[in-house]
Amino acid sequence: MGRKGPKGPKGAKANADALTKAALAAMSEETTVRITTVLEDFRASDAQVHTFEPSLTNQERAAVHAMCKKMGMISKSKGYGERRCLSVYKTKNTQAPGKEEGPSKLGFSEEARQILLDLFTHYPPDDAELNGDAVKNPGDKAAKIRWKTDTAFSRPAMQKHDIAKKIGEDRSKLPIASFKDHISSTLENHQVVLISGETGCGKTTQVPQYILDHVWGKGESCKIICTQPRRISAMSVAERISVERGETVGDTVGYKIRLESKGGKNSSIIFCTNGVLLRVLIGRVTNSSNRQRAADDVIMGITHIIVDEIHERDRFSDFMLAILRDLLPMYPHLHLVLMSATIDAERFSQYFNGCPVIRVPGHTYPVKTFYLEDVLSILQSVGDNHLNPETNDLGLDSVLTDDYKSSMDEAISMALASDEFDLLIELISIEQNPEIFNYQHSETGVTPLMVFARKGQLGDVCMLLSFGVDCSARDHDGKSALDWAQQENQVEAYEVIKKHMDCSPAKLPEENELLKKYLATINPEHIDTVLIERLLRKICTDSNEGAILVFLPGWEDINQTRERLLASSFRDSSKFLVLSLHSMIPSSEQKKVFKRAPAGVRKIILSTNIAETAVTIDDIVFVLDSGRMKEKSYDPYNNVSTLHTSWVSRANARQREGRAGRCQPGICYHLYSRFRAASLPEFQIPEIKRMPIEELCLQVKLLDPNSKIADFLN
Ligand SMILES: Nc1ncnc2c1ncn2[C@@H]1O[C@H](COP(=O)(O)OP(=O)(O)OP(=O)(O)O)[C@@H](O)[C@H]1O
Repeated sequence: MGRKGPKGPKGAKANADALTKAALAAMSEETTVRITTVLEDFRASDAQVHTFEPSLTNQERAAVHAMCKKMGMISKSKGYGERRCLSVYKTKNTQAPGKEEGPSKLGFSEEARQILLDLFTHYPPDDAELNGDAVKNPGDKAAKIRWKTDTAFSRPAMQKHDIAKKIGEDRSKLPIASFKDHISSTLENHQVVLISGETGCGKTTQVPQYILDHVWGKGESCKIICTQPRRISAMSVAERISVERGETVGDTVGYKIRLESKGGKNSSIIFCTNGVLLRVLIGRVTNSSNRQRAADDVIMGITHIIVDEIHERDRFSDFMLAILRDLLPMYPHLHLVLMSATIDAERFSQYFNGCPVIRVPGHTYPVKTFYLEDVLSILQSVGDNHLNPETNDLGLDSVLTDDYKSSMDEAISMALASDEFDLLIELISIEQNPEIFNYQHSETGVTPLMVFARKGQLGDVCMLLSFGVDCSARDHDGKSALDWAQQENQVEAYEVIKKHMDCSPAKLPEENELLKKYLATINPEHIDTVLIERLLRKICTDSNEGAILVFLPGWEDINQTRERLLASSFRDSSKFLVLSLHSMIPSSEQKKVFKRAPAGVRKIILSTNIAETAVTIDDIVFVLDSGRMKEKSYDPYNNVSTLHTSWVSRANARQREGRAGRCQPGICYHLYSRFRAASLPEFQIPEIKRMPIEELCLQVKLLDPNSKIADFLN
């Protein structure tokens, strides 16, 4: 729990902790963020020492000492009075990896042990392999072992008339529908295609079906393997597509996840996790010729591989892309479709020899966002209904008519394309309504402020700032007005917006005051279950229906929040259904989150980031984003791998928001300040860059024993 408990600390360590907390609490959030950034940059650099400017206050000095301790670094102050300065050193193991002398100790992390365990459960070594004979003599004894062929990956035998019957009509009006033919024809002419689509455009549910319809349309059969980063999305998307096709999961569309599968040989589309397909591909590059042959047969049966959410850069998908790139020339019949959000599309395309990129605009219902300062003021105004448009401007009902929206779209496009600003200025000035001046272009998410910042229209930027425009808004590429000004080198516009944002972290002085007071009483890096409970209560009082999804970092926080809720009126099961969603719970339990609660019962889901991508829980209206997630990382200086709680990236925050607007308009409450939101990193660092180098090398050798590690990583 994030609140400071009334209980007094015990012992010297507790005293030091309390002092540290006091130092941190007394400091502004801006200063904490600034110091953390300086320390993180230093740790990532080659420099061995960083000296802070002597102007640090005592509290700031105390905070630097505390943060260094937490990050495994050493800090020392020297000198007196105004000349007293504070230096930070990396610890005894200060040399960066690669600069160490002598051989490093090679051990397995818990993660690597788990992967090996998994691997050997699926492909147990025989006696010959255990004795090392198989490696010496790959051709003889091992060749007699019959590797069980996984029929889930085999192509179904089907007749032309069966196929014709199955082809349905276009299923949806999703933005991707107009790209159906383009996707099919591009795939006809290229082995690899990248589809870069904004969230909700329909790529996950539609692309496999477009390919199926196209291939069946030619009277041919196919086997389409779609990978997902997580079990829950593999399972739920397979279910969803089956519903769309009026079938049961396991017929045309199936899934195969660890310890569970539906469908198999006769299914034309199989969803699986990245890990499951990776294991099949590993077989192709093993030392055992029989296993190689079995894997080869499996790959020969697959006509298409779709790798979804590649921008997440988890280790399995990165490894898989590396392997697939090498395999493709050997299997010319095999087509690869890469699917990603609009992040780094060019980079992925370059990796696959400049494969064509199809860009698809997104579709989500409008999602209203609140930040911590808004939440605090909503909670303070006990009597007001914060969802009622009549009491304030925070309601869901839009004053924007469809005509007004299309005029705004047109005005924004015109201003961007041909520097014609009159229409946009006119539309904004008719009514000084936040919904209008904060309007986001329906396809690109660009706001009027972004247009003026990008074009250097200083007067118009100032006008919008004086209206109280939301500077934190981001377009669908994740760029804010400030980013646009910087990118286009509009120095004055950049400085005006930056200054405005620095001076007004909250909308109103009262909100700013509330925020300061709140941050002085809690540790923003801890989950405040009291705040979550109060906000849930407020949502349930101010609205009659709509499921609520709460993003928390891990199992412990889920349990603590759950316990807190079940110790209050949320325990009443005739009114509330509190569910937990975590990767470790069985899939039968995970599936419960998709079921609608009985009428009059409010569903509240406490989840980790597994519900963040490729998952649609269709009755979610409210999302609470704690801003925190668990992240594996490796500290080369202390030589330890950790699973620690960190701040989410902006990309994560956008995905979380998006979960509220999948099937109806929604609201997302970010439980961190606007200032914090603006300081979040753009993306998470790819997982393979956060692994210990020994583990990375082992994984590479596991995947391809014959390859040179350096070549593979290049
Ligand atoms: N299980 C479901 N129930 C109801 N509607 C759904 C379901 N799954 C998908 N949809 C609808 O289809 C839309 C597209 O979903 P899809 O998963 O294909 O999008 P996407 O482009 O892959 O987005 P993302 O990358 O955010 O997952 C959703 O926004 C939602 O409106």
